[in-house]
Amino acid sequence: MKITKISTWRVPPRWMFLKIETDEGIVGWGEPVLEGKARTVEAAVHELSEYLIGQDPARINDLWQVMYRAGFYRGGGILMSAIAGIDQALWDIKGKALGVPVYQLLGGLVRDKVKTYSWVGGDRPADIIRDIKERVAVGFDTFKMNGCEELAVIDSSRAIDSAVHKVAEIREAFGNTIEFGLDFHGRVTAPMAKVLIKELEPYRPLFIEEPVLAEQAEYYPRLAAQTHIPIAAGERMFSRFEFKNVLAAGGLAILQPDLSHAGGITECMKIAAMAESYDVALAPHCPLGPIALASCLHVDFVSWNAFIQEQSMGIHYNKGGEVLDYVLNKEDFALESGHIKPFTKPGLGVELDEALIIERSKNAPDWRNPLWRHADGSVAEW
Ligand SMILES: O=C(O)C(=O)C[C@@H](O)[C@H](O)CO
Ligand SMILES: [Mg+2]
Repeated sequence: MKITKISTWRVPPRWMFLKIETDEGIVGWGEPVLEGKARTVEAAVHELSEYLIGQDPARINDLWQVMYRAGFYRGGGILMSAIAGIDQALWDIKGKALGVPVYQLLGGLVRDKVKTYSWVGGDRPADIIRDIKERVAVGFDTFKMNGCEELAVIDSSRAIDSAVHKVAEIREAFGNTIEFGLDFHGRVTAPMAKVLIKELEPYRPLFIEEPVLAEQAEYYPRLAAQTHIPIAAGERMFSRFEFKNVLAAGGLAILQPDLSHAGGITECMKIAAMAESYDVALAPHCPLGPIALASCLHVDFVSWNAFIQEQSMGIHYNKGGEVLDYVLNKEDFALESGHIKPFTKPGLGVELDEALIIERSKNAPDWRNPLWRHADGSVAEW
């Protein structure tokens, strides 16, 4: 079998789908994207395609190594997202060629269903209680929300109290009938993270995500030493070579690699295994579309230390497109009390409406995250 063509479509709300065609008629789909940089990743995909056209798609490991090593420069969000989407499509082809779901090729099921969580609250968490009640009504019991709005390098006790008050309201309303992760979203500096985490301790969030930016990963063990709350990170780390450093330094209880940013299934399987060797849980990051989610789920189905999966149904970013809009086999993504069961179809298990993808790509927005500024006019982390 030979790769004959690689096509990409940027589609609402902010995703990109990739299709690899072969001379035997089997096609594979992937979702290479770095939110807000879709065009840049698209250019990277087509540069990498020069290594792929005419090659045997079965040789996933060799093609991955060529894409990673052959161009001298490697790593980072753009290149690793491009590799990720191509890798997803190669696994899709292999599963289809062999007639089995990808998780069978990865050693088979380690669990019968995967638990997912639902985002609530939006960029500036409001109406959290209402949002949670709505999701509880459809079976979710685990949620994630932004832990705070923008914080100054050193901010006020009022800002801390505002963030903590929201969490106190959640516990007041729901007790421990629900769980929730707090995403600091890189908005919090190391000094403020210490204070905020201390004040949040009594409310026992399930985890605190990106308590500081990945650039300050040296604080993860220091923050972990001051709290009992599990610390999570990973969406802004892009290869096992980055994850090895944070695992060796300690502090992270949960790794959150993104299957569309961290080199795809091939790389994230290695990251999952590294995490397990440090007794660190896996919770793949996925605020994206259906192919990204399916890729996450295949890794979750075979990784013992995977404990929960992010999925973006109803997420505040999905303006103009929802996870299942482009999916024909919507029933395979059915959520039963927040859980998803193993796909049965070969490959990644996602049947896409190609005509709709092409149609919606014609007016694809160039999604950008907002540029936030502090009251003094300085740039704020979004
Ligand atoms: O889902 C998460 O945990 C996020 O932090 C969302 C963030 O990754 C945005 O997708 C960036 O545009
Ligand atoms: Mg996050």
